[in-house]
Amino acid sequence: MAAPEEASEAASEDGFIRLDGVEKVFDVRRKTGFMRRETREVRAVDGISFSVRRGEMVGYIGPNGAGKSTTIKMLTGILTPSGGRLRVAGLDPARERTRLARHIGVVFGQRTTLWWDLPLIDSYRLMHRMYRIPDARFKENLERCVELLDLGELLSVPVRQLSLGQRMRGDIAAALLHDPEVLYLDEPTIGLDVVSKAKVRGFLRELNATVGTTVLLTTHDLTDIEQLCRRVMVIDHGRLMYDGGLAGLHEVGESERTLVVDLEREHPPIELESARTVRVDGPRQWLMFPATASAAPLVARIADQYPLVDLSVREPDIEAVIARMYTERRVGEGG
Ligand SMILES: Nc1ncnc2c1ncn2[C@@H]1O[C@H](COP(=O)(O)OP(=O)(O)OP(=O)(O)O)[C@@H](O)[C@H]1O
Repeated sequence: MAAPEEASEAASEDGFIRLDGVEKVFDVRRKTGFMRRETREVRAVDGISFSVRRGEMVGYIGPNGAGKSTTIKMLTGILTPSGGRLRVAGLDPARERTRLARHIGVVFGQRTTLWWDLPLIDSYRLMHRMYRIPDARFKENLERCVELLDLGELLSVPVRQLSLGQRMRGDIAAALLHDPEVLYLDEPTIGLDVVSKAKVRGFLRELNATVGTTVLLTTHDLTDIEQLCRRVMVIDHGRLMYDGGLAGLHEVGESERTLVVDLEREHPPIELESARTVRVDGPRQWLMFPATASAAPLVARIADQYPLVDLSVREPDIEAVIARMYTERRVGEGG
């Protein structure tokens, strides 16, 4: 795929996507009685600042209603921010939406940009004309997507006859035919089976590594994040709660690792200061200890004091870590 051009040159590599105190407030009117209405403000995005370097692949996660889609809609120019400053490839998305369209690709997992009744290839041909993609480049990009997303046999099939996984792969290809430098993915693996998820993830990894496309990925499937993103941003109630590596998330979430030990025989629960035994099943016991601590001293003590036969260490479940972050925040806010 081709090199980035024009406006993107104006964007610094560090702040290819840049948000400074961005806000989005919706006025929601609701009926409170006969002939009575009340207007309520919903702060969907409440002063978010971050920047994404060119070529980064970043996870953007949070619970339902956190403000993820609203952020992405502002980044595409569909929604105008109520406050703050926002730039993508050096452009103001809301004001320069048409120019920006050439630099970004968007995939909304729950919707399709493809023409429902047309064969897949016809949607692509329409995009070829809409985006005025040079013929050679269109051909090259299409061939690449067809090969890597395994679309060959699907090109002649009307979109409505495609399975969800096939349609999603079709949508991802559609978002990339015009060589966007930035790809926003909103739930790209939602509802897909294991094989389709693996195909989509493999493709995104390859795209990011070889073409250097900047990717902002919103998902509820944390395996997407674990397999694709070094950096993750967590948003809740329209505010950024965390921005950093996955490992750091474990620290912030005070997560725990699990040590599973097999003893020679059944034994009362192991008692140690540095870990808590949470389950006993015959000769097998499960102990939790802080994810930031080393397992070695713990293992040494157990081996010393108990008839140890075998052991394994399980990494913390990122899902649990994040769930904990959300709940802690809620509890904090309530108090
Ligand atoms: N057009 C709108 N009018 C009024 N309120 C809206 C509008 N769009 C979003 N909201 C509200 O803004 C908040 C953030 O919504 P948003 O869709 O950005 O969340 P999300 O993080 O994408 O959630 P989900 O994971 O469920 O898709 C919610 O409270 C939502 O009800």
